[in-house]
Amino acid sequence: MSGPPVVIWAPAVKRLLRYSDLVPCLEEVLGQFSHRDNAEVLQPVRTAVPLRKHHGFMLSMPAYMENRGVLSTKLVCFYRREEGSPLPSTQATLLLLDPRVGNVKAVMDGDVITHMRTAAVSAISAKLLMRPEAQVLTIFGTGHQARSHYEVFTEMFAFKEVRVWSRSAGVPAVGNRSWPTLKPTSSIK
Ligand SMILES: NC(=O)C1=CN([C@@H]2O[C@H](COP(=O)(O)OP(=O)(O)OC[C@H]3O[C@@H](n4cnc5c(N)ncnc54)[C@H](OP(=O)(O)O)[C@@H]3O)[C@@H](O)[C@H]2O)C=CC1
Ligand SMILES: O=C(O)C1=NCCCC1
Repeated sequence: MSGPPVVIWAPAVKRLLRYSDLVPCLEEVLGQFSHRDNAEVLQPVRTAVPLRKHHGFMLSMPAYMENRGVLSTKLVCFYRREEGSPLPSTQATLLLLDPRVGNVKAVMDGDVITHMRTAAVSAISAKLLMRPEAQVLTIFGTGHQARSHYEVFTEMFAFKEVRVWSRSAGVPAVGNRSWPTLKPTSSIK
């Protein structure tokens, strides 16, 4: 019944996870969470462990969806890095468990999921709150979140222009991070 967990790492997550699936799914579970029905979504406040020596934190973020039989937790560490540090500022892993037995069914790379989930939630809030006549998307920074926000916002909305501010003059490439070609008139569903 409980063989070893499958490992689903970043390339597979990138291939499988689409904003067109993620956004409606998040809209649904955010609605369920707001109803405070524990059988739909039970998500306690995350626990933070300070990693003082390393200027970081580890967050533990469990969630249980009883009706759907989904039990998972994300572990994410994030750090204040020195300027120019080659180390990542954030690293995440997700565990998917079988709630009936308690065994770990899958270990998933959480970096891509974190990049996409965070941006998707911003886009959902923009869908509800953004002024309908907004034409310019402005992004501060060129890190992972900047990129994922660019991707989902240009997929979901029709901006006439995208402006990106970075400490580095060399946008669209910063350090070893590559950016898509910015398409100011990217259009959208
Ligand atoms: N709430 C949530 O769910 C999540 C929150 N986060 C948070 O989002 C933030 C970005 O994460 P992520 O994109 O993964 O990190 P990255 O390390 O990939 O990127 C760091 C970003 O911060 C900007 N930056 C760094 N130093 C400065 C500075 N001194 N002044 C202005 N901008 C600066 C960089 O801009 P530049 O292009 O100029 O270098 C870059 O855009 C972090 O604070 C992280 O903790 C991340 C994931 C999930
Ligand atoms: O995944 C999250 O949620 C994070 N929150 C704060 C900073 C790092 C990731």
